[in-house]
Amino acid sequence: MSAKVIEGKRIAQEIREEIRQETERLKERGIVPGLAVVLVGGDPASAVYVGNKEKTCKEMGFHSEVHRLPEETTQEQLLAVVADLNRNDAVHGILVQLPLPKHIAEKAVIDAIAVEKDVDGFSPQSTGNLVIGDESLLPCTPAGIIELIRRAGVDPAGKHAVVIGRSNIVGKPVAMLLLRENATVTICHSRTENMEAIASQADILVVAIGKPKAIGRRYVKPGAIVIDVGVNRLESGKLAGDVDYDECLDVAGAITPVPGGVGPMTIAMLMQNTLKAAKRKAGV
Ligand SMILES: Nc1nc2c(c(=O)[nH]1)N[C@@H](CN(C=O)c1ccc(C(=O)N[C@@H](CCC(=O)O)C(=O)O)cc1)CN2
Ligand SMILES: [Mg+2]
Repeated sequence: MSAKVIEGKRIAQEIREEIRQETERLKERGIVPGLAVVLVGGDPASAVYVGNKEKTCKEMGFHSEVHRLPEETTQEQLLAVVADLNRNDAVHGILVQLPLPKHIAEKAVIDAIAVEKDVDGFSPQSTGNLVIGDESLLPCTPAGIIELIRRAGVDPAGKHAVVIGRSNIVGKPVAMLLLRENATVTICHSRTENMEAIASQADILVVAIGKPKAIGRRYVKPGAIVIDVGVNRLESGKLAGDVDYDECLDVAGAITPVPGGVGPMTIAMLMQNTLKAAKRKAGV
């Protein structure tokens, strides 16, 4: 039996349409959600992602600002831009595109974003809130993963979820969110022994390691839901996930493709966070 393909691209489109409609209603009450994106330097991939965010904001009917700063911007100059945006009432969400140039400490910049405007959910305060279950804006990729699991008709409660990868922006937060959803969570990483034996017990397998096609069928329990967070560019120019999709397709119960799986959910969740921040500020 072939797995059900979880169509992230279509689901993200549905969510964006819901956000667009809600924004139309909010605007009748004078509330216009606003997102500011800050891009430092000329990384071509980052420029594409920022352009996509700008375009999506416009489609949503949001106020959108993009601050494109030169590569040689100092940390102090960038912190001053963030401080201005923290004070700007038209801006409900602030996102600093990563990676930043090497001479700037990412941590200091992320920490400077006001928690109520931290639409990436990367700041220490947002992360702390996530761990203790307080209301905060959730990091976009992990939140998108939970949404995909739900929309695939799977309730994580009581299930064994195995997360492969322990990054601060995907592995750790998605493990926390799965725990919040009452899953039994195991985190595997580069030093895990017998990873295949552990992963193949998972009802929900989330893979975020950044290694193309590293996870084959022997890691997958028959019928499991497999969420592939990897986006790796192959020498051929094609994109591949961290999961060997073709090999796992007839073992998994449901699986996300790359591209068109988790990736498009990240931007949809960013729009949702911006809307949420605007509603909170307006007290609605
Ligand atoms: N401040 C942030 N910086 C970065 C983030 C982030 O969430 N916040 N994530 C990535 C880049 N990123 C968004 O910024 C992002 C990357 C990829 C996709 C996506 O939709 N991928 C597609 C494939 C795209 C392609 O064809 O190349 C997919 O998986 O279908 C969305 C967002 C790093 N920086
Ligand atoms: Mg994808």
